[in-house]
Amino acid sequence: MRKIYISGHRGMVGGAILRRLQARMNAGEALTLITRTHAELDLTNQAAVRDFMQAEKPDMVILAAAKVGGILANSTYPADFIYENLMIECNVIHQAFAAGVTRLLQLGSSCIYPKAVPQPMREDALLTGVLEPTNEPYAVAKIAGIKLCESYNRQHGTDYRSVMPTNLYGPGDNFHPQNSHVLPALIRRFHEAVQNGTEEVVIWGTGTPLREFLHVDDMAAASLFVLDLPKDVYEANTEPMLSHINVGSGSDVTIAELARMVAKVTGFTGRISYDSTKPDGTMRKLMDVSRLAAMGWTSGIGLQDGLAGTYRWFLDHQNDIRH
Ligand SMILES: NC(=O)C1=CN([C@@H]2O[C@H](COP(=O)(O)OP(=O)(O)OC[C@H]3O[C@@H](n4cnc5c(N)ncnc54)[C@H](OP(=O)(O)O)[C@@H]3O)[C@@H](O)[C@H]2O)C=CC1
Ligand SMILES: C[C@H]1O[C@H](OP(=O)(O)OP(=O)(O)OC[C@H]2O[C@@H](n3cnc4c(=O)[nH]c(N)nc43)[C@H](O)[C@@H]2O)[C@@H](O)[C@@H](O)C1=O
Repeated sequence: MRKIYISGHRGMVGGAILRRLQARMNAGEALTLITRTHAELDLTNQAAVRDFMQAEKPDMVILAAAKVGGILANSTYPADFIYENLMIECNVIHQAFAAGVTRLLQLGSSCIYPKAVPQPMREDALLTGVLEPTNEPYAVAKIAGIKLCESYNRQHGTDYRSVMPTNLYGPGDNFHPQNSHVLPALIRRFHEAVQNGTEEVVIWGTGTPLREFLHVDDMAAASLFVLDLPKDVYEANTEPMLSHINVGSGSDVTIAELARMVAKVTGFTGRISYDSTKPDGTMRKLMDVSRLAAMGWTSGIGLQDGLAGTYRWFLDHQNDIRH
């Protein structure tokens, strides 16, 4: 029976992966799932991670734990973003290797690519230029995660894989007004404007940047698709020093278009304005998803439906949303 450790299972992506694996178990698949909360196991603590991996000796590890946040959180806490993510990656990947874990999947991010890269962004654009300054420390840690996996594979023959998600959203997201990503931030801001009868909602930046959004249930499906690929298929579609796989929906919208969609879903009919003193960040980040498509996976949940479902989830979880 396969024993899988899912790190970050109380987060948005880890939670969606956990639900998907539990559904597979309910359908009869023999799996043992291991989880630890942040309070039970701090993944920045090398000795604690070593003891945990040695005690549990999982067959597979899914690295979905990370220090995560939107553009403002990344700019405000750069030290936390680079330190915690590097520590988590080093500890989990090295201690997984030391405990004999054969297969591991780590989640990176689309911000690994240079700021001025041709769009859509192909995997081979990695390390070809200067990074976006608002999230450079986080991006450097995520690039290190890819290179850790590749280096252990090359030196030790492990089967450690990386997926690079575009901007994600969905049930279990972080709705913090300042530290979250744009989509949950706008759901909360427009919802509260409707509740409070506020006439105007202010959007950060100019509204012109383009972002690609992928529903977290699609991300969970893509993650398990990549994790489950036979080793020869993964290796045939990647290269030892270019092994990461983009995951996205293949289309993007401007932040202004997104704001209008969120206004509609929440029933806001007032004025939308833009605060151009706030950063835009990268002007466009669209993933080239042909590598994953060639292996047989494409996304299925459109932004309109995904947004409506996420707003319903937000309404149903008013008392236990993270903020
Ligand atoms: N959300 C997005 O738009 C995107 C996410 N990603 C990547 O996907 C992955 C999952 O992100 P997402 O689910 O959105 O993030 P969340 O913030 O929702 O979840 C991250 C989880 O990691 C846990 N965690 C953080 N630090 C530690 C630690 N030191 N020890 C143990 N657990 C820890 C958190 O626990 P706690 O809350 O208790 O700290 C939380 O449960 C990350 O690698 C992220 O970089 C990539 C691109 C876009
Ligand atoms: C996934 C990705 O997420 C981060 O990068 P980002 O794509 O810039 O993410 P974001 O969701 O925070 O912003 C997207 C756009 O939206 C605009 N925007 C408007 N109004 C709000 C707003 O209210 N909140 C936020 N956060 N942004 C807003 C904002 O100004 C920007 O133009 C990385 O740091 C890194 O973590 C990473 O990998």
